[in-house]
Amino acid sequence: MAVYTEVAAETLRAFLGTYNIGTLEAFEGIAEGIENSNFLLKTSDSKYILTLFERRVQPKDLPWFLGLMKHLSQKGLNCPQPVEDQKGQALRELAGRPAAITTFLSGRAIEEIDEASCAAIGEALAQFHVLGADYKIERKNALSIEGWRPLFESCHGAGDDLSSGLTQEISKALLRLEKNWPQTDDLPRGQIHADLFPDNAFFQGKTVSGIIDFYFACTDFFAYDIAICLNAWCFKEDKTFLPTFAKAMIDGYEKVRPLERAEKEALPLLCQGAAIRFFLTRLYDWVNTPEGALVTKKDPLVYLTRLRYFSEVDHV
Ligand SMILES: Nc1ncnc2c1ncn2[C@@H]1O[C@H](COP(=O)(O)OP(=O)(O)OP(=O)(O)O)[C@@H](O)[C@H]1O
Ligand SMILES: N[C@@H](CCO)C(=O)O
Repeated sequence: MAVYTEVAAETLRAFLGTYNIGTLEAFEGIAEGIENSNFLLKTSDSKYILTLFERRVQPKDLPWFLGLMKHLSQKGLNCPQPVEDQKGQALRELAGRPAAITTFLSGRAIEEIDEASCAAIGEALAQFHVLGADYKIERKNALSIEGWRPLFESCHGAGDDLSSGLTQEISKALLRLEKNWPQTDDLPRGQIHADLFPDNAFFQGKTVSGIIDFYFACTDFFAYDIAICLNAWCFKEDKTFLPTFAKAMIDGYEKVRPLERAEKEALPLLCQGAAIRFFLTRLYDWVNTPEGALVTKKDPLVYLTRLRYFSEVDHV
C-alpha cells in the first residue's frame, strides 16, 4: 500500500477550495504504487488524483515532470493533465509534502499481457517519444549508467544475502556496461518515460487508454525506453523471454517511429542496463524499507534473471 502521508478531510476540503474543480464528495488512499502517496478524489465536478511526493522524487524536478505531462496531454497523448489552482499553479504543498492534482484516467492495467498489448504499448511509447520532441528542457537520467555504481555501493554487499556471489556478478556486469555504454551522440535521444511497466499503462479492451507515473521521466536514449519495456513486458513468469511479445512491441513502436540500425544493434546492451537499473533500485529498497512499512517490496532477483538472459544474446 502506498499511502505514506495521511491527509485529514478538513485539510483536503480547504485545499480544494483554492481550485476550481468543485467540492469534495469523497476521497480514498490508493493501495497501488510504491513511490508516492496517491489519493482518488471525487468532487462535485469529476474524479481526480492527488499525489503527495515522497521518497525518490526530488522537489526541484517536479516542475519538469508536471510540465512534460501538460505538454504531452496537450499534444494528444492519453496521460494525466496537471490541474492548476486559482493562481495558475500546478505544484502545491499539502501535509508538509509537495503535492499535485491531476486528471483521472479511465481504464485499468492489463490482466494478461499478450502480443496485442505489447504491440499497443510499443506504439504508445513511440508516440510519447515523438510528441515529446518539442519539450526542449533536458532532465538528466539519474538512474542511468553513472548512477548505478553509487547505488550498488550504497547497498554494501547486501545482495549476497539474497543470492551468494551476487556482489561479484553485478560488479562484473557493471564494468562491462560502463565500458560499452553508448555515448550521448551515438543514438537518438529525447524525453523518455523510463518506467513504463504494465502497472503504469491503462487499457480499455486492446487499446492503451492512458500512461501514468511520469516521475522517472528524463532525457535519454529512446531505445533505452524500449529496453525497459522489453524487460517489463516480455517475460513469462519472471523467467522466460517471449520473443513474439518483443517482436510485437518493436513492430508496434516502428509503426510510429522506425528504429535506426544502431538502435536495434544496441538493444541487447540497453536491455542489460535496464535490467540492472531495476535490480538495483529493488535491491536498495529491499535493504532500506523498514519491516512493517505499508508497502510491498519487489523482488530484485527477477531482474537478475533478465540481466543474465540479455547478457547472453546478440539480438533481441
Ligand atoms: N491519473 C490517474 N488516473 C487514474 N488512476 C490513477 C492515476 N494516477 C494514478 N492512478 C492510480 O494510482 C495508482 C498508483 O499510481 P502510481 O503508479 O503513479 O504510483 P507511484 O507510487 O507513484 O508509482 P510506482 O510505484 O508505480 O512507481 C495506479 O496504479 C492507479 O491505480
Ligand atoms: N517499476 C519499478 C518500480 C518503480 O520504479 C519496479 O517494478 O521495480
